[in-house]
Order: sequence, then structure tokens, then C-alpha cells
Amino acid sequence: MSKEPDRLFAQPLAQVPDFAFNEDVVRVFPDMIKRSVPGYPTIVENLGVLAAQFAQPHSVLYDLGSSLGAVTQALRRHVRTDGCRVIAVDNSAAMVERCREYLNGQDSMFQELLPVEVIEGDILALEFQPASVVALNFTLQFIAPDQRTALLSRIRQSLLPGGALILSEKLRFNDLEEHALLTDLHVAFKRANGYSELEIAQKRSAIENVMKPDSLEEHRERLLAAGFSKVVPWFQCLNFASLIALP
Ligand SMILES: Nc1ncnc2c1ncn2[C@@H]1O[C@H](C[S@+](CC[C@H]([NH3+])C(=O)[O-])CC(=O)[O-])[C@@H](O)[C@H]1O
Ligand SMILES: O=C(O)C(=O)Cc1ccccc1
Repeated sequence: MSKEPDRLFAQPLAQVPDFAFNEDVVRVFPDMIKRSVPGYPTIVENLGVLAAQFAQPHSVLYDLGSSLGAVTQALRRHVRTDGCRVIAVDNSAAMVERCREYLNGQDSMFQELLPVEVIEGDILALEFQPASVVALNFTLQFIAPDQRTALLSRIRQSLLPGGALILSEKLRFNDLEEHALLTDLHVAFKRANGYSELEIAQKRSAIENVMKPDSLEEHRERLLAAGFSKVVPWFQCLNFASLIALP
């Protein structure tokens, strides 16, 4: 994994462009996500542990919006069910290229790893195969809000009995005080991880048009509307959470 530190927003920009998962972001992504998302390493590792409980023999496990394949690698560390394979999908060519390099490196060093196929494509246009585990780890928030229910319905339709969707997201809060408190604490988390006020402010304006978080209540209602029967939050750190949704 690249160890390059994230300085993308360190210098004053005349105009802050909309955030995009391009080459520049790919180079610093492991550092950026760890220093920006409270609980990220815990979520990724335990997503593998959870997935191992839902994986069904001879089925597909999806990593949707896979970036550099952190979730796929956690699945490889934890899932021991016979005949499972991972399909990782991302629509950023730069992410997919680097993800394939990492995974090919693993393949050449270790035997008996889950087979992985990395697809460069839009998850909104994907034909889902029957799957036991679907991970959307901080990806749904980048999907246009009016497309989210349809995507979750298609995921629900593809899920096998005994399977699960694991959905991690940044949260908004309907209670304004709660929202302000957790947003301030997230800023404190970023500051404690070495980001300056300028970096924090410029990153905020870069993501505001492209990343639209929902509240926990909105997630729950949308998942139930998409046909899921049960929604169980299993992790929250500040304004970042992860949910299990059962078919
Ligand atoms: N329509 C789409 N189709 C496919 N991919 C998409 C789409 N929209 C966005 N993406 C991809 O979703 C990923 C979101 S990052 C996921 C982190 C990862 N899961 C991790 O656990 O490390 C989250 C973050 O950076 O906060 C990016 O790689 C996008 O290219
Ligand atoms: O940085 C932030 O404020 C976030 O909300 C998380 C994030 C992490 C990586 C890319 C985009 C957003």
C-alpha cells in the first residue's frame, strides 16, 4: 500500500474543485481515509469477521465501490467458506488499476486466497449475481440520492437467504445540536490526525457537492422500502456508522 501522506488540500486553492477519485487521490488514499474516517480500520477488519458469518458456500461476495480493495482484503483474511469468490467494483479507472496491482501482488505471494475479480464499472449499471454478502463501505453516500433506493432494491433481490448487506456511511443527524456536536468532534478528530484548518475547510467544500450523507432514520426507512426485513447498526464512531441489513 502507498504510504504517501495526504497533503492534497494543504495549499490555498483559488477555487476548490469538486472531489473526484482521480490519480492524485489514489496516491494518498490509504492515508486520507484513515485520517478522515473515525473507526475506519475497525470497520474494515470487522466487516471481514461479519462477512464470514453470512458467507454461503459457493456464492459471490460483492465489494461495491472497492477503491484500493481494503474490504476485499479483509474478506480474504476472514472468509473460509467453501467456494466463495469476491467481485470488487469501482468506476474510478485510477482506483481499479492500483487495486488490481495490490491484489495481483497478494495472489503471487499466497495460495488459497479467495478468487477476486475487479471490475471497472458503475454499480448502478451492474447485473448482480446471486450473492451472500454485499459490502457498501462508504460508497452509497457518493451515489445520487434519487438512485439509492433502486440500487438497494436490486441488491436486496440478489441476496441469498442467510446473506447480508453491510452498509457503512457518514451520518447526518436530524437533531441540529447532535449534528453540530458530532460534526465538531469529527473536525477535532481530523485536527488530531494532523490536518490544518485550511485542509479541513477546503476538503469540506470539495466534498459538499459530491457526497450527500443521510440520517440513520433515512437509511433504515430506505432499506426497509427496498425490501430488507431487519436493519441492525453494529458500529458508530462519531458521525460514521455501519449497519447490517438482512434480506
Ligand atoms: N457509481 C459508482 N460505481 C462504482 N464505484 C463508485 C461509484 N460512485 C463512487 N464509486 C467509488 O466508491 C468509492 C468510495 S470510497 C470507498 C472506500 C472503500 N470501500 C474502502 O473501504 O476502502 C469512500 C470514501 O472515499 O469516502 C470510490 O473509490 C469511488 O470511485
Ligand atoms: O473527509 C471527510 O470529511 C469525510 O467525510 C470522509 C471522506 C474520506 C475520503 C474521501 C472523501 C470523504
